[in-house]
Amino acid sequence: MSNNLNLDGCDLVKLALKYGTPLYVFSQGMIERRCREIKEQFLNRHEGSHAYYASKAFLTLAMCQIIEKEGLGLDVVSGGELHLALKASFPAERIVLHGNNKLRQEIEMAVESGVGRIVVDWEGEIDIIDEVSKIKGQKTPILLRVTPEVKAMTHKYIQTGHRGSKFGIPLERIPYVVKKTISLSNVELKGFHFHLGSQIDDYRTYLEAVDVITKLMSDLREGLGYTTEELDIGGGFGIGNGEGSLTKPISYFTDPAMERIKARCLTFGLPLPSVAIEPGRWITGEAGITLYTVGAIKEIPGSCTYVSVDGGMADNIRPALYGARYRAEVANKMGRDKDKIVTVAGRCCESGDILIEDLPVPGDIEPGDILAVFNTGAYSYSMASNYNMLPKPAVVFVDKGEDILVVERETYDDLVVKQRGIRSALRV
Ligand SMILES: Cc1ncc(COP(=O)(O)O)c(C=O)c1O
Ligand SMILES: N[C@@H](CCCC[NH3+])C(=O)O
Repeated sequence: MSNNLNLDGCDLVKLALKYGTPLYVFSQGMIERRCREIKEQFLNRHEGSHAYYASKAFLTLAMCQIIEKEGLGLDVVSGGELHLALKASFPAERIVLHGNNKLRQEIEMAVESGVGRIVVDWEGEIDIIDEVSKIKGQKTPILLRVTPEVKAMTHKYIQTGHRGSKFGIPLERIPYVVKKTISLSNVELKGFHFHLGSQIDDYRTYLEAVDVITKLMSDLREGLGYTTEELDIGGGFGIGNGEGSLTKPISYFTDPAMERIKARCLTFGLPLPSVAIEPGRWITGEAGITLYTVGAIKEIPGSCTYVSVDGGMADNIRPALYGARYRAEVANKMGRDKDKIVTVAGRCCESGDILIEDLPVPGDIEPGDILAVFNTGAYSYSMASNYNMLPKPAVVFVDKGEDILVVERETYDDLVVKQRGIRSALRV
């Protein structure tokens, strides 16, 4: 039995050898367990509730198949995500389309394929949906995304529900928009949506927004006789960092939110809407590990020791973009004393391409070692780029000792295949 780091019965060092590095490895079992927890703790306990996996966190054909099999819906935010979901034969009626600036072509695609809901982000979008639906001879169910003016305690770049956010319809405009929407024949206003931001770790943030939205629902019922059937409270449920903070169960967020929705509806004399959630990171974040091979090691007296790996900001932009912190282990040197502190550097031509600062590692770390970075399952692969013409890594799922390649590693040729030279003699 080797001492190497293991995930779901698979030796990660062997996987690195088999598929090369950088490599994204996902525990299929953990993704499924998260989906089941949502079913048991939320869907089964609240009649009419829905859960849409926010596919922007991590989307592949295989991921769609898991979400489909587990009975959840899918939140997509672009024509590309919708196209991929449909390619995976994901049932369109279980898809919700988001986007703060949806293209007409994307709205056409959504209406044509019969997505379950379109979440409207600005007033003009309603006319486009109405017009497109009329041409197709359909009535499209929509939700209005409201900006509830609640500031989530998270990184500035991933707050979305505060006043001044680029997302959603300003609160004070909602009564006008509702009045207009209910007069249209080819859209059906089902209710409202809010999304407060990402990596939120306090359930009380959701309660603040529930208070705002239920008051709005009450005002609309009194003022316009409009009754809200559906309320989507978005995603954003945070995960732990694997050290001090642990990931909270989904019920930590959803139980108080449901209680508050029920209490407020009772107070206002409103019928209880069916409630939806849109978790992304909470489902896949902890299921993913990125494997790298250690290369250059530089000890800089009076400064730090850089351990460079064969990936970096191109496969995980989050440390550079949000100052996100990660934990890592040398996968082939488990159980040894960690008597050296290093800075893990990426290989992109940017001084800011630092994956981890102050990481304790075994003193004999050396080129060729395999570094495993944890909790990279959300917003790493999906935000990956080809900066410096680095091919995107492969994605492997592991389950009960078996590994399966779900996305092939890009090749150098993939990087030039869409390009054309300006002279016909150019050999590409
Ligand atoms: C509308 C919407 N729903 C759901 C999510 C999922 O967020 P998270 O991955 O933090 O759960 C996002 C991303 O922030 C979003 O914009
Ligand atoms: N990309 C962000 C999350 C944004 C979610 C979409 N609004 C992250 O990596 O944390």
